[in-house]
Amino acid sequence: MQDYIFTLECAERPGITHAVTGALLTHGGDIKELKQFDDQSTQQLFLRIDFSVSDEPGNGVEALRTDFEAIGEEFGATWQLWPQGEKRRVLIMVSKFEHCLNDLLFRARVGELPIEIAAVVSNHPDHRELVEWHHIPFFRIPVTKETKPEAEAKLLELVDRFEVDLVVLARYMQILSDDLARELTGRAINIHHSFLPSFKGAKPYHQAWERGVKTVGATAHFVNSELDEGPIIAQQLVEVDHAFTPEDLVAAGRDAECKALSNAVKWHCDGRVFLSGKRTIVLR
Ligand SMILES: Nc1nc2c(c(=O)[nH]1)N[C@@H](CN(C=O)c1ccc(C(=O)N[C@@H](CCC(=O)O)C(=O)O)cc1)CN2
Repeated sequence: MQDYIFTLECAERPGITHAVTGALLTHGGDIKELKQFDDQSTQQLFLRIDFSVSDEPGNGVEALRTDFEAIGEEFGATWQLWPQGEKRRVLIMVSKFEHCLNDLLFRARVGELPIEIAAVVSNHPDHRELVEWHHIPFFRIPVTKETKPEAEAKLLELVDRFEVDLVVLARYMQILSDDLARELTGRAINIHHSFLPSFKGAKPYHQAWERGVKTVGATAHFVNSELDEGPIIAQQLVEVDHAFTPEDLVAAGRDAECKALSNAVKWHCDGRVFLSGKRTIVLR
């Protein structure tokens, strides 16, 4: 037996879940977990099923793919099916602050994240030793206003060369051009070091200190051309108080940033995150 993940989204109408679960039953599928959400604001249905089925040639999953093709046609649905445990290929981008990079490297190494880190790209040389200790290729791509187009072309060449499924901006502090953000739509996640929509842009902890906040936070979101406006995937909060300096806020926020980003990466790579306009649906 082999476990598979099936995801589907389509315009809501009666009978979709019945059609999918009926096909599973017909071909010996055993459902381990089923989560769905019917978004009343958009009339869209989102469905995720974790199931096991015989992977003997010529039965189970091959017959299921045929049925899922027919169901996709009937309901105008977008669907995906892949073996559970199949790792997504990830390229991480980092600048000077390495806590999120370090956290992802560790969680991938111990198998907590269903990812293979194919490469790390940075506009600074600082973290080459850390990355190469993990036997992962490190590429330094310096960026200036003048060289940004060339730098982004080099990045896209690496995305293609390493067959990258997901780009993770782990405190990468350069703004991606509109063209690059568009190219990476739905497959680039950024960690912003504030509880968005508060404190967008540069130095959010300093902005928060000026405002006298009593909590700081972190937000993992898809990247789009609107800085820090991409659909939110995961967030974390930390209590602080009047005695915290801006530097204390930076330190207090580190773990929240790591947790929000690793949650977003795990949920996305497990097929739990669906884009719905400016929002996400996360079937956790
Ligand atoms: N197209 C996008 N690119 C990036 C996003 C995004 O949401 N869309 N998020 C940032 C990360 N970030 C906050 O999380 C951030 C990074 C950099 C700056 C910034 O203003 N940096 C420089 C300007 C650098 C440049 O012009 O490229 C500065 O400090 O002036 C703000 C927020 C990653 N990229």
